[in-house]
Amino acid sequence: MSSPARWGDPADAVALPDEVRDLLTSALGVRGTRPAADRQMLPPVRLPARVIDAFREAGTDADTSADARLAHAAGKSTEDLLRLRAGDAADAPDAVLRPAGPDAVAAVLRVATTHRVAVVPFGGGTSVVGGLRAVRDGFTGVVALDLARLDALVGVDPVSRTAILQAGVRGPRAEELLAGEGFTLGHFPQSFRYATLGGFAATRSSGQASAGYGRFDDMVLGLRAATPTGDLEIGRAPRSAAGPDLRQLLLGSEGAFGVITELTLRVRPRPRTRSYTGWSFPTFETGSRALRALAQDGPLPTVLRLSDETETAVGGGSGCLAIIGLEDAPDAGVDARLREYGGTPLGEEPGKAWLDGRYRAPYLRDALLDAGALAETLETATFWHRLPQTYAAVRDALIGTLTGLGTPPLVLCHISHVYAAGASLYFTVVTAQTDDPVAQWRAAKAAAADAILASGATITHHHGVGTDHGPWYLREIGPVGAAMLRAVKDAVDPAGILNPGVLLPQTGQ
Ligand SMILES: Cc1cc2nc3c(=O)[nH]c(=O)nc-3n(C[C@H](O)[C@H](O)[C@H](O)COP(=O)(O)OP(=O)(O)OC[C@H]3O[C@@H](n4cnc5c(N)ncnc54)[C@H](O)[C@@H]3O)c2cc1C
Repeated sequence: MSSPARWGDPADAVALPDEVRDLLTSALGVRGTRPAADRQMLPPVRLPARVIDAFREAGTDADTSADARLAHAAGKSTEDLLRLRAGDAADAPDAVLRPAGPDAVAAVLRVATTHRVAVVPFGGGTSVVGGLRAVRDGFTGVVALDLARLDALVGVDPVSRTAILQAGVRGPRAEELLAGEGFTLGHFPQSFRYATLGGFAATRSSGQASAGYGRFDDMVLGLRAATPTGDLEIGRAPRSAAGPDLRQLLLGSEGAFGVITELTLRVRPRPRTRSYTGWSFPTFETGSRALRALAQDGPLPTVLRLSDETETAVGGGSGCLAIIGLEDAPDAGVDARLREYGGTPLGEEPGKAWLDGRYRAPYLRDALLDAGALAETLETATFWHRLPQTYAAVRDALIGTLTGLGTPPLVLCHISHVYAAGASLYFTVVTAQTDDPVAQWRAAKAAAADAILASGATITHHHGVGTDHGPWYLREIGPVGAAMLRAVKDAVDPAGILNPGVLLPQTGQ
């Protein structure tokens, strides 16, 4: 990614079509433009030269160039982008370390502990929850520990259908390496092109084909992690009754408990074909029932998602659009089930349009921000019986708060991941920016997060906790849960150098 304040490859940037511009003005009152600053203000490097030398002696480079620091200054939430667009790079690390292998990662953690340097593990840098925004107060400095050089396929076991890959491997490279062996991971989040396997594991990521392949954490059979108190190697069988599953402590730990260096992953034979078709349902409720029937009684497609009325209308359709993804062969059972629940087939065109647009959407956000609009997403999950209440409560909170600020929004939603017992709801919000869009979004997000918890749902299904969800996460797990996590943190990272303030509040915060 070349500009820290934008998504992806500048060559793929998109312009807003005129009709979208007109709609932004007429429906949302968006006026003028909000160009991004040409350059960002970096804080001075605080790390003393002797500490930088100590990192280099530990077997890593330590890059203090402005370009490297800016490229690691933030994740890719709208708040991150807004700060950088305003020229603010205050969260940039003092140095970027790119260790060559797991041993060098462990050595870096020892140096960081000795010199009390905060370490931010950095995969693809696509966090949308402030997962890279570590607290720096009380530390000598902060370094980004970029895992880009840990990018090898260590081995494949075709008998067990597992593969060992290093944590810095990005999505496309993982698929390319596995394709050579006839396998696929089947993990395709929208951030696929840039995010890494370590990041997927550390945030419990979920891809578009989760109905068929499961979430990323379902694929993790074993892992290696470096912690300040030593290395951890877990997972010598697909399942074990040897005590609590320690893999689960690293999955979703967002760099606060250790740096994941290697993953043993379940792989599957590559399908010969993948097809995506559209189906129309009269309402979100009827469509939800169809998805529930497939999730509970099968047959289960690999991709299963349903847009609400507003999201469907914005895409130019009517009713509620469902996208069904199948591998290898059409499944008459899926068609029959969808028809039984009131679905009408729309053919392959909507499926193709969805697939084509999927990786373009983040570029659209940049164009919307340039045009003076605010665009952001949030997600949650709940049990099927509570889904309608959570859906209504989050929409009401977003619409109420933003309208109260004088910027009535457009709120779109889809069901993005399904389970026998429930599903994930993914909301997209577009509105006009106020003079302080960071504060504007924070108010809307806080209201939505309160509504999520009040409706009995979880604060996040797949984006993770980071710093943004911290207060709501603590409410969700309660004081006993927080004390358990704190005890783990104290055991593996007694100096508290690993991603301070992410997942758990910094002590004394
Ligand atoms: C446009 C866009 C679309 C997205 N779409 C999806 C989606 O479809 N599904 C989904 O699940 N998420 C999605 N995300 C969120 C994000 O891409 C995921 O959370 C992803 O898993 C992060 O991977 P990463 O390698 O970029 O991690 P980073 O952003 O670099 O890091 C994320 C967190 O994990 C920690 N971390 C990273 N690597 C390691 C490691 N090796 N060991 C320990 N800790 C580590 C970091 O310190 C940080 O706290 C999207 C984000 C964007 C911007």
